[in-house]
Amino acid sequence: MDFVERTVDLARRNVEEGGRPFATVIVKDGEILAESPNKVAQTNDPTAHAEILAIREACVKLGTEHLTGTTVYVLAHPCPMCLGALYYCSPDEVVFLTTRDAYEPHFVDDRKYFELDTFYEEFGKNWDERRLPMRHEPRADAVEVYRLWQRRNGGERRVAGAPTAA
Ligand SMILES: Nc1nc2[nH]cnc2c(=O)[nH]1
Repeated sequence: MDFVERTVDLARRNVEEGGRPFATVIVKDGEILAESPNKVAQTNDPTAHAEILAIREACVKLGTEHLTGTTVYVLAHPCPMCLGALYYCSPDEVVFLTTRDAYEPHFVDDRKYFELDTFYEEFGKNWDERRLPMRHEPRADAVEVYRLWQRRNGGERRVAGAPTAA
């Protein structure tokens, strides 16, 4: 199977059905493990990006939060949310079929704090300099929850289960 073609077909079909033009196909051992189009328009869920939905399905199927050993095909270079999710699940490779520059002339987004151009810049700023208003309310008992977690894990600080690097 041509996974690139599959990704384009999935995105095209989604647009034909009223959805947005994105799709993700996750491949393991030469077979499709999970796939999804973007379902934001269909569900009003702003996190229902193609990557997020396909990652969720793949992780449920594998029973792990790690996508080591997989290749992820995406129609568009991942947005910052999906890029974050991809780092969390760490597939072997991400193949993107269009750049954000190819995408941008076709979309306008008028969300309050949202500009794709400035997104990456925003994330690098201190929390009190970001467009999204944020307030730090320090609490000792909140930090205590981390200690509880560590005690319950035998003093271990590591998040268990990550495969060791090859
Ligand atoms: N790659 C990608 N970019 C998006 N931008 C908005 N939605 C999406 C999506 O589902 N995938």
